[in-house]
Amino acid sequence: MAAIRKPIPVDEAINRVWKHRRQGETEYVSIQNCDNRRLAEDITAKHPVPPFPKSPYDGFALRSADTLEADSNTPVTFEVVEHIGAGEVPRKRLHKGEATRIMTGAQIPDGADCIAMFEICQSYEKGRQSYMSIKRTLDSGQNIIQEGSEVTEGEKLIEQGTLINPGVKALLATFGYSQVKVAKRPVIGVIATGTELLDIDEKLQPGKIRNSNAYMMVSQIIRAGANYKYFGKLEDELNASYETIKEALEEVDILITTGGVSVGDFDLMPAIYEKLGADVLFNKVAMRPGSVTTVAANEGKLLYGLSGNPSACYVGFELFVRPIIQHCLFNQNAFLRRIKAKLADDFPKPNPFTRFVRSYVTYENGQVYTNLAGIDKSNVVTSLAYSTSLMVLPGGTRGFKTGDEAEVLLLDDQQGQREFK
Ligand SMILES: Nc1nc2c(c(=O)[nH]1)N[C@H]1C(S)=C(S)[C@@H](COP(=O)(O)OP(=O)(O)OC[C@H]3O[C@@H](n4cnc5c(N)ncnc54)[C@H](O)[C@@H]3O)O[C@H]1N2
Ligand code: MOO
Ligand SMILES: [Mg+2]
Repeated sequence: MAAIRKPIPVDEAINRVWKHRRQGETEYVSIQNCDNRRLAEDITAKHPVPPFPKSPYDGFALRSADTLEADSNTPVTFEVVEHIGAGEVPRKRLHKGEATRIMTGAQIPDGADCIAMFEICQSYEKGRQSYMSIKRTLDSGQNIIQEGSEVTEGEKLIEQGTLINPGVKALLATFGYSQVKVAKRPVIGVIATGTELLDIDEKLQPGKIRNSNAYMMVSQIIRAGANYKYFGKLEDELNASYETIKEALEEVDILITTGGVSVGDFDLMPAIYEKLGADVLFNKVAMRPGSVTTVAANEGKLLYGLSGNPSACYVGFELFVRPIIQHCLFNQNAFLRRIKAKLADDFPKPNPFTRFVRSYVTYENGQVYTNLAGIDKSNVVTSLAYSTSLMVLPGGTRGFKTGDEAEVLLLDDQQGQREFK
């Protein structure tokens, strides 16, 4: 008889895996290729922004003191002494009664302390000289974007581990990062096990199914920000499987297998861990699906034995592999973001274990709802297509009803959070 496994709580299982986390290596990539990578260093302002005082409008730079006498009946006239566009540097310091015609983004001339937009000015020529007049007063500093008003030199702007999005890229470009120091993507090995597995381009045969988990996991790996290496599918044969897994471990940072972790006669993973001398962190978790999820540490590397059942494999990955990848990528919010939502459906079946229900969220009148993505069984693959979140239903003796509040883990979210809870 197979030894009875003792289930441990999910957070205890996560803690045990978390102890084996490692931060990854870094590399430089060109700014053109840094999208969706994570920063491997804090980004600080290399210079003030803006680096010089500038005009936010097309108009005239002048001295506010010279407008003191202006009102709707008494225009004040200025001699226009220079004309500058963005990118040009003013050469003339303004003296009493002088103005510079200036365009948006151009540097403010010395002596000027305000900008009057074209719309409130009258311009005219007399002989070869340009003049402008204004019928209102301006304050000192009005319409001037001061040097460093946005950011001062040395200010910390973006944290290490932040995902590079278009806005982050704009900042990197602002400070001249043509090469960006990013987290190197760890390589996650994938092996599918099971004599019943067909390749996806094979015709169905009696008793066999196509290997969907490997493709699903590769996609989860990519979503989590890592690279993958696929070692193919293995028949349930101990020695050959052992050899492949042992060799694969040499080539990756983390290895994931799917299938063969339960107590069946052809579930070979427990024997393989033993043969490897791996330290099994746990082999039973008080959760559904994925109760058979097994994680072992082998020579400093994590070796995940995820369930063969598609939904269990999927959930096992998101709970136990994804945060480890995120930490490796320097993300300080490595865990799935957890929000509160109301159930949009009944979930009458009670379960002694915490259930991670495949679901998606909707928003209605300011309320977040969590909806069932389909049949919620471990062996089901179809509901995964609509799963963008996991509804967390605590174990107990009762089911749940529409309108009940539940916590939800978001799978498409990039924000994350610091802890699992
Ligand atoms: N006597 C017991 N039987 C089972 C237990 C138990 O506690 N006692 N646990 C059940 C639970 S819970 C789960 S989950 C499964 C886990 O099974 P394994 O992880 O050992 O996986 P396999 O036996 O290899 O396969 C299970 C199921 O999944 C299909 N499969 C496997 N690989 C793939 C793949 N790459 N793509 C798609 N589908 C796959 C496989 O054909 C099986 O149908 O064990 C229960 N049994
Ligand atoms: O490991 Mo299983 O997924 O709880 O049915
Ligand atoms: Mg099995």
